[in-house]
Amino acid sequence: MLGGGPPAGRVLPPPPTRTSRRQDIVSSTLVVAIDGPSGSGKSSTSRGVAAALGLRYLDTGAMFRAMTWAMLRDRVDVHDAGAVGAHAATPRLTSGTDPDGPTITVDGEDVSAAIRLPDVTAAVSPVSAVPEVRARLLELQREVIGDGGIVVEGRDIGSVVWPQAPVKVYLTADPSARALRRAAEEGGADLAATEQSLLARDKIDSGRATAPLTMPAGAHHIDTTPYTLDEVIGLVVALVEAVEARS
Ligand SMILES: Nc1ncnc2c1ncn2[C@@H]1O[C@H](COP(=O)(O)OP(=O)(O)OP(=O)(O)O)[C@@H](O)[C@H]1O
Ligand SMILES: Nc1ccn([C@H]2C[C@H](O)[C@@H](COP(=O)(O)O)O2)c(=O)n1
Repeated sequence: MLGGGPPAGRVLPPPPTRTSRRQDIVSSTLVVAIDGPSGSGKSSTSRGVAAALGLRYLDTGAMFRAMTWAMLRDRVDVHDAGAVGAHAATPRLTSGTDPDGPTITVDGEDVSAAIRLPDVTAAVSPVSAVPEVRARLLELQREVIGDGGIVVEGRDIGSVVWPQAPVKVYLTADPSARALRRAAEEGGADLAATEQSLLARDKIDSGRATAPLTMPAGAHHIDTTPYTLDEVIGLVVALVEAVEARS
């Protein structure tokens, strides 16, 4: 359900703090693109990398979730692509880019918690497949990224949104590891059901006609299954440092 009472969905964990900040070594115009399937660790890794390097952070998944939240609020049938497309220009979305406390509002209302509720998660993939939704959010995403100095995560950042990003990362993890991590985050959710839900979203996100989830050309693939979150953050920070040192 929308609004009303404390959220029952997942709450984003705080970013790791163990990696020291090294903003002096990256250029203020740098864009780091991080893509991958649901639950592969994009948000937590991106926030940790941005915090460590003194960069901004943009969660494009939160934008698609906020658009979906607005569709549900306005009683739009999320399985009617025509209706969703006709409504895509209506909600006013604003993303805050502080990795220590990212925010998102719809028409001035803070929806950071509401967009993680199960009803939004269940509806977000069909809404994300609608071309008008993607076109609207692409424009907003490019506005935010334009100034640089940012880590951006999603499904099509390195392939469509910002293919010129000097650092592109594609994160994956075994479905069972992703389900374990997500179930732990949600306080012991059913493992099999969690894995099914992740795989169902992967299928829609990879199979849609517009900007499907894919490993972008030139991306560095990191299978995070055997690594801790701090280790993955360290790997990406090292990659950024290596690329910056060459430029
Ligand atoms: N390398 C890792 N080792 C262990 N746990 C991890 C690792 N990376 C991320 N996690 C945990 O896995 C869960 C999912 O991570 P996260 O939300 O960052 O994934 P995501 O790819 O952004 O997911 P979604 O696409 O669904 O938003 C979180 O609880 C996070 O703390
Ligand atoms: N660049 C993006 C980001 C997200 N989406 C869609 C597909 C996801 O299922 C959904 C929610 O994203 P999450 O919060 O799980 O990262 O949003 C997309 O199509 N393109």
